[in-house]
Amino acid sequence: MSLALVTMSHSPLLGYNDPAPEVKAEVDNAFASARAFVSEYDPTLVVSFAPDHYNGFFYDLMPPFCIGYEALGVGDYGTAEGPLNVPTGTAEKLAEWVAERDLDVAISRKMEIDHGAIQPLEILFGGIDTVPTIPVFVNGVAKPFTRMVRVRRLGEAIGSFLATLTDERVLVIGSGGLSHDPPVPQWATATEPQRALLLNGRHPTAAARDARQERVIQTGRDFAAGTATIQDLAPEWDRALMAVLASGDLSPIDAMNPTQMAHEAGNSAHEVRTWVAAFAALSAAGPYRVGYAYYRPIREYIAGFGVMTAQTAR
Ligand SMILES: O=C(O)CCc1cccc(O)c1O
Ligand SMILES: [Fe+2]
Repeated sequence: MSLALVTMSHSPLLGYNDPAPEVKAEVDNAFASARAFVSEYDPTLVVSFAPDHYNGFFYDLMPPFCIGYEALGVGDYGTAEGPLNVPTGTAEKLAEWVAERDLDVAISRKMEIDHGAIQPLEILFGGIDTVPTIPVFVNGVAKPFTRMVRVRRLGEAIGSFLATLTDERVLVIGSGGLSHDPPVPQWATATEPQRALLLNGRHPTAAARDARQERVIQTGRDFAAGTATIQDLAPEWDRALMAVLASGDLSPIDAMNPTQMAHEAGNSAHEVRTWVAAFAALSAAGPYRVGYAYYRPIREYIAGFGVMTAQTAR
């Protein structure tokens, strides 16, 4: 059984804050390369590991991981709104398989998902319901964070299930990262209105959504101009992580420490958990080989921006 993988940074600022034309062309080329890889592989099932940015998951009930049995895009930053095409029966079997492997995972029969999960689907498939997709939420912004070994084990358990689906061509996606520290409020330092949003900010008014998004867009502009106060990107950290993921030996991931990750690469660097889960899933089907890799720190997007493709080695 073979699996394929695409991991990619996302940024809500794509299309809002464009970098210099040659950088934009590079990113477009990276997306085109990932798209070509996916279209050649022609997946029949996608498992998408993605974080959320307080659009679908809130502090009224914040799981570290959640498998979606049904899902809806919320439509933030102009991304698609409405239902995904989730194969519910397969998602249920996946959650049972994971539970039997001694891992604790939440499930949702109505998962609401934001640009973190939607953007790769739109970039790779041109829509959110073209290929059956099981969304797996991996918390990448809300403390507390599990140890990284749990992320690896979850990915491996999911991959071992996917490897049993011999009639499917499964693509795993990891969305987010790499190093970045966007202005997502932290509970400890949030104002009262921010805390209300973090606690239960579902279905904001259009005006509230616009105000929040405008703040992120403006921070991206300031960051590119050198006047933002957010933590800088960490290209060495990003490249080192990509090298570990490409090596096929994920064991060094277990030693990554959540506090240190945020300190070195920014609070939202925890989104790399989606990459780790995706690579761990791929590894469960046997040795793999990375085909394509792109990286550049892009301040306009507030992201150490990476794209990788990989596939079970033959
Ligand atoms: O809070 C938000 O609305 C999005 C923040 C954000 C900005 C740039 C890259 C990201 O990955 C990200 O999560
Ligand atoms: Fe993000």
